[in-house]
This record gives sequence, structure tokens and C-alpha cells, in this order.
Amino acid sequence: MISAIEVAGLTVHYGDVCALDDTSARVRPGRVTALIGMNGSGKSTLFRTIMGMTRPDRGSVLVGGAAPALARRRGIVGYVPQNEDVDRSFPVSVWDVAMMGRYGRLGPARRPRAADRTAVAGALERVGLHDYADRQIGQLSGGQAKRAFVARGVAQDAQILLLDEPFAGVDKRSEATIVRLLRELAAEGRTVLVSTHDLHTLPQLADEAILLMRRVLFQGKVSEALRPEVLSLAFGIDVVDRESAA
Ligand SMILES: Nc1ncnc2c1ncn2[C@@H]1O[C@H](COP(=O)(O)OP(=O)(O)OP(=O)(O)O)[C@@H](O)[C@H]1O
Repeated sequence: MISAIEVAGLTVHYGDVCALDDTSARVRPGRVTALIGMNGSGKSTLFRTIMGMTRPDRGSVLVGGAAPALARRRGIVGYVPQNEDVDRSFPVSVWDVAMMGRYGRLGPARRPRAADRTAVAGALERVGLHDYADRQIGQLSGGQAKRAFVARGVAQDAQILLLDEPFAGVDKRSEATIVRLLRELAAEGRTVLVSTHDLHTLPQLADEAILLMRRVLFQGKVSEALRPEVLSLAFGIDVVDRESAA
């Protein structure tokens, strides 16, 4: 089977710190794959390397069969980072944030067309923010703001979507909305790679899991990833209470 994302032998250092060490994994198309690992295990680094934003010391990345830079240019891959670089005190509306997902598609005049407005309206509807379109981003709760950034990724209409901890700091309702949305995107044939600390929702969220600790310790079905002996590999302890490991 052709992989949606394929990384092989990735090694990334920040100075003396080794963030990824000979990391290899394949992400299958049309599924939700969860990326699990402790703080500092290299999840964000892996996302950035897949996006071509961090250059590996060694190894290769293919995204939709293309090198990262080309995949981004073609709009094949979308990315919702853990920490947004949008200043929330900056006066942009929820609509504007979602429209940022369309920037790569706007013509030279940079003026949104009907298709762009339809995509943005649809994305806001899907994250449950259609009534907040005119709200300034700084006037949203943390969970609503997170949903606005997920809407930006959805509006982009990419075949492959990467989300770095979209559940961090969001309430149960927002979390349920995002989980449902990611499942729908996978059912439409899109590929979703999502990092999370929440092992509790893993069975609802994902089909497959990748356990990372600088290198891939396990990749397979979620039901197998949740076995205590597998989790203890990733978290380095005997996991009695799954949530306390997250
Ligand atoms: N810009 C940087 N400069 C130096 N070291 C970095 C940088 N970014 C990450 N690191 C280090 O690389 C390692 C991997 O970090 P990374 O952010 O990829 O982990 P993570 O699994 O996403 O962590 P978390 O769950 O806390 O978000 C950590 O030891 C971190 O301190």
C-alpha cells in the first residue's frame, strides 16, 4: 500500500540535543493516526520535519509521494501547530483565521472568490464556530481559538492534515467536536496525523498509533498500543493508570 507519509531514518539535532534518532514510520492514507509520546519525545520536531520546516541531519521524508516543500506548494498537506504564531491580541476575526487556510489558493489579486468563502463557511460550520465568524480571535476561549485554527487547516482542503496537540487546553465539548471532525475527514479519504496526550480518547480518535521516544517504539493498531507493556515502553514506567501517564 502507498503511504500518505513516509519517513525513513530521520535524525534531527538541536545543538547537542538529539530530538529524533533514526526515526522511521509510515502513515496510511484515509485513517486517523495518533502520535503518542512523552514531553520532549520529538513529536513537534517530527511534524516540522514532515512539513519541511526543520531540516533533518539524515533521513528522508515523502508526503503524498512528494518532498515536503513540493507537498506544501501543491497544498497536499496542512498543519495545525501546537503553538500558533498568530498573536491573539492582533485584531483578526475567526473568519480571517480560517481564510488563511485559503491563501495558497488565492489568485494574484489575493481576493477570496466564492469557492474560498464557501470552504471557509463550511470549515467554521464543521468546528461549530459558524456563529463566531465575526468575533475577534482574542475574544475566544482557548478551546474556541484552537477550533478556529483547526478550521484554518480544514479550509485548506488538504489531503493530509497534521495536528500537533489540538486537544491541549480544550474542554470536553471542544475535544468531542474535534474528534468527530477528524473521524469525518478520514472517512472522506483524508489522512490525519494527530499528536495527543489524551490516551483516554485514543480508541474513539484513532485507528492506528505511533509511539515515539526520539525513535518509533511501536506502530500499529490503537488496541495494541494501549496494552500496558507497550505503553510502558513509551512512558518508561509501569502504566497502571493510563491517564496519569499522559
Ligand atoms: N528550537 C529548539 N532548540 C533546542 N532544542 C529544542 C528545540 N525544539 C525542541 N528542542 C528539544 O528537542 C526535543 C524534542 O522536542 P519536541 O518539541 O519535538 O518534543 P515534543 O514531543 O513535541 O514535546 P511536547 O510534548 O512537550 O510538545 C526536546 O528535548 C526539546 O527540548
